[in-house]
Amino acid sequence: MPDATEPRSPIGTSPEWEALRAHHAEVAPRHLRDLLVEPGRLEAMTLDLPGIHADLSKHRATPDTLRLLAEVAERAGLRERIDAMFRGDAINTTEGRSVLHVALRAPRGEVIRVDGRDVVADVHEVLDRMRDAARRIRDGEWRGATGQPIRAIVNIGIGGSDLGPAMVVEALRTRTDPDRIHRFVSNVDGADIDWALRDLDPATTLFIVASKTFTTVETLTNARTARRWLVDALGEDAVARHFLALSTNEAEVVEFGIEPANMFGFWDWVGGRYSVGSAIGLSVMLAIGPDGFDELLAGFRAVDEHLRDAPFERNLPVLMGLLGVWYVNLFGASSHAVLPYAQELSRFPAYLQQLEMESNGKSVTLDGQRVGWSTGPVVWGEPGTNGQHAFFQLLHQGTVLVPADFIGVVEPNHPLGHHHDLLVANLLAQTEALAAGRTAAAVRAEGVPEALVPHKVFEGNRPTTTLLCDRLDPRTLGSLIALYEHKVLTQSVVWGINAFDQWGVELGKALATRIGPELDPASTVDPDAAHDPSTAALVRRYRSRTRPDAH
Ligand SMILES: O=P(O)(O)OC[C@H]1O[C@H](O)[C@H](O)[C@@H](O)[C@@H]1O
Repeated sequence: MPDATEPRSPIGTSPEWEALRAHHAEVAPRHLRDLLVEPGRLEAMTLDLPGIHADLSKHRATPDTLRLLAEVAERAGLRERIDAMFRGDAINTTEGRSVLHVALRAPRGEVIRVDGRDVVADVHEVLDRMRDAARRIRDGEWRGATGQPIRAIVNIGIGGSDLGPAMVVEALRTRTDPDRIHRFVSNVDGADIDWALRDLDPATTLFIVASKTFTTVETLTNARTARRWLVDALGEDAVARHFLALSTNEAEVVEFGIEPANMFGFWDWVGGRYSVGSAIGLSVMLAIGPDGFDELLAGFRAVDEHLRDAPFERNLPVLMGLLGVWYVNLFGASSHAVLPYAQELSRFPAYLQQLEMESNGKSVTLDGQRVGWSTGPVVWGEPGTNGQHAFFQLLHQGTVLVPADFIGVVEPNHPLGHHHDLLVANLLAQTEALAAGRTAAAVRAEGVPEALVPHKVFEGNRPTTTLLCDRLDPRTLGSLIALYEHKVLTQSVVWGINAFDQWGVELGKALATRIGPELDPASTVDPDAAHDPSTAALVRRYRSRTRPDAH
């Protein structure tokens, strides 16, 4: 059996890649205007998952491309890697960890073992405790220190302990109780927590301190500030009724002053950016209820099963990943836009920025060699139609190729049907315009003065994926997230990199810890001895401030 962790990117070295490269030379000069009308294309390049219709036909690719890309994925060992992930093998080799976010949504009774222990049973034990707490808090059975029910829930976390729950609560806000406030505090910038707490009443506020490690400086700083705010108003004893912790690190949770009974655990085989289905999703469960959370997990699970069972040529997350490789490595694309035509998904691009860029922003292979090819692109986006009045100019007429995902819904979560028709008309119009463009002949035929013709030409041939969801409900959202999670896995395997570590965030953290004390006006450290001239001058400038320090 091949070693599933063995690094073997097929890029540049395999017959499958050579075949793909030769095929690219044929396809790249062709225009989407012509490709789109080829018979059989729509059937071959669209897929249906429960609740999500995916149209890949507006790609600068043909059904043959998908077949050749699937062969590259086979050669890369994607099949073995998927199996290894589901088995609980330590595919995060640089940290020696299993990668088992799929176990977070495995049905009760399924068995996945890590070091001999059935982790699915552990998952369901925590889910049951979360359900019980969520029910008590939502029903008003859980009382604060003064006997009042909880009215505001403030999640304090950052990165994966913030972006996932914040994005999901926003996406499903129409299912939340309008009488309950949900807030997310992440930034160490005091402006974040200061503003978040300004209009809240400590007696009815519950803090959820979310941190996998429980050592993240930003989160602990915010949590301590929140604790002081609460204790100043209600006294030390109030902490037990107003603070919950979500973490893998019980010792640090206890050290902070939260008792184990108020802690919901998860495990080191859940990556931060893959953790919204774990205890980290507690604020989601509080917002949409335990049944809604079950639906979310069911949506994840549907795509997990699709990843495992569908042939690569008909496997949506695999194809999304492979089409990304196609543009990055053969067309030279260095960015990828995600454009949700659903206001509720306004935080989805930010969520995907961590998921994709922290996972695949790597430049060494699994065995530590410098890669000889490009890896993860810059991921960005804003909800439509706002983006159309801002950066779409560049998408249509700029000099860079930006493949884009357009995400729309058929049934909106509001009664304003005429708004929705207009929104969807825009989504369809944009993808059509990006593909077809507008020729000089068409511009001239409209009587445009010759000098303006070049300015009004749209080259077109700009590729897009359309994901048209039946509606934005917990199940569909779970499926959407899982699609991108597995897209990331697919790309990492082809690129031969580890999608599950994040060493690149460490250096800045370490330097901040060093610089912190130097900013004290009484510091005796000579910045010039400690830093480059630019940083030293900035340290001196900040150190000479006159603001009195209040801690
Ligand atoms: O959940 P925590 O341990 O507090 O970590 C929060 C975040 O910070 C780290 O720096 C990592 O880059 C992220 O992957 C992580 O999600």
